[in-house]
Amino acid sequence: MKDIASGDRQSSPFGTVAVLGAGSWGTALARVLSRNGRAVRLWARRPALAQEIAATGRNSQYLPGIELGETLHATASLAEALDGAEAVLMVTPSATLREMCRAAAPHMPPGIPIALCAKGIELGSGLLLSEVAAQELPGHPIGAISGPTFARETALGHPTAATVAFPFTYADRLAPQSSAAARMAMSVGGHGFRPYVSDDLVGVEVGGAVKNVIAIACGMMSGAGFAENTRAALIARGVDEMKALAEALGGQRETVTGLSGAGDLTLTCSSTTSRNMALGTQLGEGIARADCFGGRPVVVEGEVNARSVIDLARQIEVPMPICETVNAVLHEGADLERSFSALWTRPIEAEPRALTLSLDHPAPTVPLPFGVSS
Ligand SMILES: NC(=O)C1=CN([C@@H]2O[C@H](COP(=O)(O)OP(=O)(O)OC[C@H]3O[C@@H](n4cnc5c(N)ncnc54)[C@H](OP(=O)(O)O)[C@@H]3O)[C@@H](O)[C@H]2O)C=CC1
Ligand SMILES: O=C(CO)COP(=O)(O)O
Repeated sequence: MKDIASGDRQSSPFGTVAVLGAGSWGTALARVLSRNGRAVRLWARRPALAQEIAATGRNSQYLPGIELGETLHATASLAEALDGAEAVLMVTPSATLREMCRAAAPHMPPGIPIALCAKGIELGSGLLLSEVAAQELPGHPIGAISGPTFARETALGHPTAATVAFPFTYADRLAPQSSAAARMAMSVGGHGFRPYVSDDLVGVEVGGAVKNVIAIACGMMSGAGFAENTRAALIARGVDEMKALAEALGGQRETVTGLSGAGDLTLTCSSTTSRNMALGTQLGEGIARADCFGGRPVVVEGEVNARSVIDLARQIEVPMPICETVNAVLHEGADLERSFSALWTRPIEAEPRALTLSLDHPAPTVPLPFGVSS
């Protein structure tokens, strides 16, 4: 592949970009685009929200207090949002992607690039989101934008970096500056938002899907009273689980060490700004699921994706013990303390996985000291 940096540096951003989904991340990305001077069509599924954004230039429900810019047009009509669009960002929760693709299909301008901005694996099919989109919207370059990007910080212009990944075609390799990835990066890049370009879509998608499950594990242990050693161990071993799954699906282990893998995992496991970390923390504190977030419905991708990641991992025989533990606690009625004690006292293994070794744990039945405070 020609080096984008050292080859021809000319690449043109997309003029008009449709953003499908006016929740916190869709609105933040729309703000990134508008700040960079792109014409943005932001689609909200509720007409009342589209009207509010159109009338006030703000989205008070999802990003209160943030001006969205003059080049942004909000609408509840998919036909209007997609009319004349040169590229699309799809930003509704992962479980809604298939229905969103079906709804958008009749209005989608032919062949335009589509960047998926949700994080997950489809429940039931075990498909990556790019595979779901490719089934429903054939003939479009499909990619992803993913990285350590809390929506509000991104919208406010805090320095933020993310990976823009599209598989490279033969033509892209000859002229990478004209690739969908390069043009998408040029469209979102600027004013504090720094994109990196990748052609390892699988590696990027796996990182995004798995990091939310690991963040729930971090939250569970943090909520149960454990501290930084435990969190760092879960992050590092979480990266190992991401690498194993990415490689098994044809992605690159190296991608997982980048923004969309280790970068996003570190962010998400560091703060209860993350909804995944926050859910885990509340469960670790002993709060019943129904009472978490004060009983409000909140998008917690790692909850459904614990199930979909583990269904897939079991099917292709990739051991993912942390994700298994989270799935068992969330979906199989397992006891949190017993499950994490069992996780910590599994047979001793090698690091990295390439070195094969398994030793009986010296104290397999000794539980973790839950209840001992720092
Ligand atoms: N928030 C963040 O910091 C980041 C989020 N992401 C990812 O972005 C994705 C979206 O999350 P986020 O924006 O935060 O979630 P939010 O809860 O903030 O917004 C969800 C959006 O999806 C819409 N929606 C929900 N269900 C459907 C449906 N069935 N059909 C169409 N639209 C629907 C909601 O519409 P309505 O308002 O009408 O309910 C709302 O606009 C997730 O995969 C998340 O992991 C990625 C990076 C950062
Ligand atoms: O993906 C995110 C940041 O990169 C947002 O994380 P949460 O969905 O856990 O809030």
